[in-house]
Amino acid sequence: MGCNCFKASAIDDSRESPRDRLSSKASSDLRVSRVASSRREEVVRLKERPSSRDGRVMLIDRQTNGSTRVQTENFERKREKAAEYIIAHHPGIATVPKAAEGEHVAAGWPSWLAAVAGEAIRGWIPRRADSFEKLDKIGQGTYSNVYRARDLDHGKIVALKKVRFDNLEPESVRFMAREINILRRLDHPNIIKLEGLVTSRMSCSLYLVFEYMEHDLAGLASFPGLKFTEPQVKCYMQQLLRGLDHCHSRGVLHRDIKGSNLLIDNSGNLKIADFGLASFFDPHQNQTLTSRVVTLWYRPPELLLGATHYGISVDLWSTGCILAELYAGKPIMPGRTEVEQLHKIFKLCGSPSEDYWRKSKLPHATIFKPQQPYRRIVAETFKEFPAAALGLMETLLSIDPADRGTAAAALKSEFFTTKPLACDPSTLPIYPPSKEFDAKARDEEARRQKAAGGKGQNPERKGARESRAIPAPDANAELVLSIQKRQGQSNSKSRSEKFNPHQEDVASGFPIDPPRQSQVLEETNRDPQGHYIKRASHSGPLVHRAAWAKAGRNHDDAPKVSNGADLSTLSSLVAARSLLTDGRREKCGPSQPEVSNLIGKLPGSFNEVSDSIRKQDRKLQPQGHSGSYQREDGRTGSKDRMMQGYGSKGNKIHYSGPLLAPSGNMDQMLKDHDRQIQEVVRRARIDKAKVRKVQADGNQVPDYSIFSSGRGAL
Ligand SMILES: Nc1ncnc2c1ncn2[C@@H]1O[C@H](COP(=O)(O)OP(=O)(O)OP(=O)(O)O)[C@@H](O)[C@H]1O
Repeated sequence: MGCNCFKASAIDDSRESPRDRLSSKASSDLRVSRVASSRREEVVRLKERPSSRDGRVMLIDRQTNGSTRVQTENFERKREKAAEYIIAHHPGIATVPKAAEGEHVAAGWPSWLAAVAGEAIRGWIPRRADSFEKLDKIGQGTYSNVYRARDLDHGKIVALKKVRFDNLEPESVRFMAREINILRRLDHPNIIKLEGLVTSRMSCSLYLVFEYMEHDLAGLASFPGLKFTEPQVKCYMQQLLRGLDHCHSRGVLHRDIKGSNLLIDNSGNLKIADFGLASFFDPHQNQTLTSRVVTLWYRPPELLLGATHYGISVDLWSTGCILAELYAGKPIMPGRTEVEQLHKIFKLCGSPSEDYWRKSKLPHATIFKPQQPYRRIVAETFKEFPAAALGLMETLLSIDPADRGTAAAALKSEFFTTKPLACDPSTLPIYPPSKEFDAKARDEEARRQKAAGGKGQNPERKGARESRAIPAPDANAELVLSIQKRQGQSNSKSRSEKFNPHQEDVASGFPIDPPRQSQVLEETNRDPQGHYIKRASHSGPLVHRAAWAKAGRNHDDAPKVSNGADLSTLSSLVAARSLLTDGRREKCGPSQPEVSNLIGKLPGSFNEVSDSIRKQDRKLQPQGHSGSYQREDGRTGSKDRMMQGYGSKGNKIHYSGPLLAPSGNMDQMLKDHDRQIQEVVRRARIDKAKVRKVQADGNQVPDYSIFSSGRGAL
């Protein structure tokens, strides 16, 4: 049975000029082989509607066994012709010039993709799922799962990024298409290469095929005992800046530069990855962009202050944070909320000058302008760093974006011209598996062991990289939670979810790979004691692309989620929310309902949800949940309660109230903020201890559900 996305779609009748064709050929690198061959019988019938006056085509997709096979000659002929063309013109490279949606469909693309992402797939032919063997899960992003797989056609290991869509909504497909478009525009040794796309018609999914990279910089940097030498730091920084320079010269802003997005292979090559938040930009146009991008710790002050006109300088700030982090051995500004992040920035880099406040006219300036200016203390704080490194840091971490220079200028700075020079990537050591993902998995395991027998504690973990113990929630937790709520899944579930290859593979058409000896060996080779230090997860983009789609957009690339006054409402609860995420529950003590219940009891502003947030929440509520929500026990609660700050499906708690009322006094705000969080945790601990005691006494466990008897349930 085909999925319901294969219905009908309008033909895109834009035609590709010979020039476009040439350029798409040049930029395309999709390898295709055996395009027309298939090991699994996947039959597609393409037929014109009898009365297709509107020029629509209907695609019926079926997976059949031999007896029900229906081969559409027309389709196969087209497909083969396309393959012949590619092979004749670009041996080994799939560059089929097809602009019309109908042709895309004929080339093997599903219609939902061809309908809205014609540009992204132009000139390419999809790879077949059965030409890959999925091996294991190697990463998880906000809207994707990443797998290591064997490319059976080319006999090499690749990374497959499975993009999650929200019911194939055109808007979320378009965002994914933007990522593909951007990746196709880039061609540089320090940028991850998109090698092709795999569609899986039955599950309506899409996989992006990338060259496989063994490590990421975040994982390596958190490897216990591993300290980069100066030539090594320079080598990584040089590669990062070269890749960035290429992006910027091609009109691309990455907007999520951070360690876990800098992938490193066993030859020491660093490649910038994850262009999910990237955007095209034109420095000559006054383009409006969203300020809700870049992972919190690496986000520049102007974005925290709500800037919607910016350029390459946002990536340079993040680069400055990474440079400092490589020398310091830990993230230099690990804020838990936007407010706290801004405060950390001001404390280290100084607050903006009067002149900057005046000329920048930043939306949140009135809220966050400190009463007393902060002095810049970068040089004092990092006085141990080599002078040339400090010099470059000072430039990249300039408060005024105009002072940050360019990637090209940074590459010419003293940092790279003074000795010791950057080493050659090939001389870098080969590290054991050390992705941020590996570190998290190991940490989970250690925690499980600890919970099981109290023996999982790794003594090395304690001392290592203190900063990693700080709860650092995803900056986009708010919207991700809302989306997940809509999807009926919880953040905690998706984080701790065990990869079930069978479930996914059956649906996707990938051959199922039985547990292999090599996998077992690999696991054994990794540190069995969980020595990788948890790097507090902070890898999500600020706004889930689907949230942008759902919330509607008010910038060219932005969701209509908040107005200027909503800064704190959207951001500040992330610290409290960190208590709610599964991965940190152990550390923080209380369970989700417990904390939520306590949050509900906090006074004043904590529970005062701004009107705009209420509106946003209403927008983001799942259909059928607008007036009531489902209790864990199946009964319904009232909408009002939800609007007071709780959104729930089952026991999934979603809180969307502001932690702080915006005020002019940032220090006071931060104090209140910390005090409230500490209070929540303290009380939750006490209550948890009470529960344990009751359990130990063999009595019934009190009902801690927020639904039990109103807010004062405790
Ligand atoms: N080419 C690759 N080779 C190896 N691992 C990869 C590759 N691409 C991605 N990964 C792993 O998968 C993780 C998630 O990938 P990616 O960052 O592209 O997804 P995402 O959904 O955009 O994530 P995020 O929420 O961090 O933005 C990465 O952090 C990385 O560890």
